[in-house]
Amino acid sequence: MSDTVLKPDICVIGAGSGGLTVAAAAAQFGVSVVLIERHKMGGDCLNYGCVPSKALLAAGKHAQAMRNGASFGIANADPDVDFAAVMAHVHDVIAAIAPNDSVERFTSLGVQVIEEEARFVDERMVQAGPHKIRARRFVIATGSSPMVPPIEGLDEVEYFTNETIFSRSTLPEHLIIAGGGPIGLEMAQAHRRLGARVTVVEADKALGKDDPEMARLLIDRLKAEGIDIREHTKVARLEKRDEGQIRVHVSGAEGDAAIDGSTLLVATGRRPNLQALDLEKAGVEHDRSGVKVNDKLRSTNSRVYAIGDAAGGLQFTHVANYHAGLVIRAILFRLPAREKRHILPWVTYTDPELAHIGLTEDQARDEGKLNKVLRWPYAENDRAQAERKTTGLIKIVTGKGGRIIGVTILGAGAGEMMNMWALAIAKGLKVSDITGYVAPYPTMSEIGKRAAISYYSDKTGSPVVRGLIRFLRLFG
Ligand SMILES: Cc1cc2nc3c(=O)[nH]c(=O)nc-3n(C[C@H](O)[C@H](O)[C@H](O)COP(=O)(O)OP(=O)(O)OC[C@H]3O[C@@H](n4cnc5c(N)ncnc54)[C@H](O)[C@@H]3O)c2cc1C
Ligand SMILES: NC(=O)c1ccc[n+]([C@@H]2O[C@H](COP(=O)([O-])OP(=O)(O)OC[C@H]3O[C@@H](n4cnc5c(N)ncnc54)[C@H](O)[C@@H]3O)[C@@H](O)[C@H]2O)c1
Repeated sequence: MSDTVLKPDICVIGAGSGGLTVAAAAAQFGVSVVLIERHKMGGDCLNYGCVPSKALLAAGKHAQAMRNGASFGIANADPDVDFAAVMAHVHDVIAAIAPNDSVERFTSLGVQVIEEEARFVDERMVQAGPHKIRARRFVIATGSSPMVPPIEGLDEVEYFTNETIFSRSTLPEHLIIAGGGPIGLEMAQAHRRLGARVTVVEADKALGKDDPEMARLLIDRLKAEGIDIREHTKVARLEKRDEGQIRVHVSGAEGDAAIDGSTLLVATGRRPNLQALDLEKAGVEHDRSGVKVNDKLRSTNSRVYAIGDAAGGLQFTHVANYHAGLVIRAILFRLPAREKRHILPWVTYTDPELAHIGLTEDQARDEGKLNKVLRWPYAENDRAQAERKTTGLIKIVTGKGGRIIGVTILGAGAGEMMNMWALAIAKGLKVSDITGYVAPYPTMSEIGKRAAISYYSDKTGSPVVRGLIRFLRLFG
């Protein structure tokens, strides 16, 4: 096939969460878009990330509920897990969502989809297979891949990453996970609840990006479920054993040890997918974390934007989608659109869930912004009692005048609950805004309102307030 030169308004590289959102929005406004994808439409989130991991966690949660029926008067049962059927469920969920992200759907929206690998030829041109694309603006949305550290012996053993773990059809007998971040811990709990023995080896602190107090409570819960979590312990060497067994030599806080397992999952972080892009030819600077962008997500080449995991910031689907919205505003409407990092929440979907937004207590103290920290436990919530989901608490960090500057929730439905707090922080609300709305009873979200009310607890004993009430009583 001979080279063709396409001249769309926007060329999007990568059809994952971020790229698809840019392409769909631009096409809906009637702007010409070329979307280039080298592998699977839907990217990491649909195929190897959010969707399969949440589907696997859901299966594990179901199994766990069967084990713990007695507190509701329903006999505990040992679930009979058919792991191949569990994985069929996972792939069925992916297949149910896939049409939304498909070539057919995007073509019908008016997007020209090219299924090739893209690379820059110069500052204004991208090559994808036989196509040359000269666009007014380019959006790099190429995502990230597992960062596999150079561990001695790694090339001699079979290991899995998030890109391969969901292709298994047999339950690992003993899953050893390198890395105690969100991927490591979500996969640890899902596999543990489905019947595997699980060990997590974490070089530093598990869930090191979260509020330490809340992360600790979650880690203790996961340990109580039988997951062996070894923090401050590094995977030093890997050794192949007989009959598909692996020996993982670790060194750390408790000295050197060898752990024998059947399956190894490497979940030690991510690296941006930039290698194939020939960014030097486009004058797009980058480093190990991603494309260097300003707060408008523009790279060192003003025609080129970068979004999502490739842009080197927080790596979440909703962040990629948020970035997509910002670049659409900038490219189509030339509106000032700056990334506001403080409004970006994240959730680890273990059970209980751990959700966070804004500043942690320590960060607020270090930045001299800390006023009061408000807490309310799930155990004090009627719905949580009824559901027997009493583990956890909300922690609200307030600044000057009671402004909400950070929220962490550990507990059932923390991710859903976080929606309201993400709105509160995006809109700069104060605790008085939270005390002023009516929450339906009985809902777990009431814990947030109760925590907000506690902001005023010292006021109820105040002589001034009590004097005012006595004075007002004089008027009948
Ligand atoms: C196991 C796991 C669980 C996760 N769970 C969650 C979760 O619950 N919630 C959440 O918010 N986030 C979660 N994430 C993170 C989320 O998946 C990512 O942040 C999100 O997918 C990033 O979107 P993106 O558009 O930047 O990149 P991607 O979705 O990775 O898409 C990038 C696309 O670009 C393509 N590409 C790369 N290079 C080229 C090239 N040169 N030419 C053409 N195409 C190219 C790739 O093939 C890919 O399809 C999870 C991640 C993992 C790994
Ligand atoms: N629920 C969610 O939203 C969700 C779920 C999964 C992943 N994600 C996204 O994907 C990103 C990547 O997740 P992740 O868990 O791979 O990365 P991560 O960077 O959050 O955690 C990796 C962990 O591995 C540890 N580590 C590194 N090298 C090690 C070694 N040699 N031995 C032992 N431990 C080692 C690190 O100290 C770190 O704690 C997350 O930051 C998040 O943005 C989101």
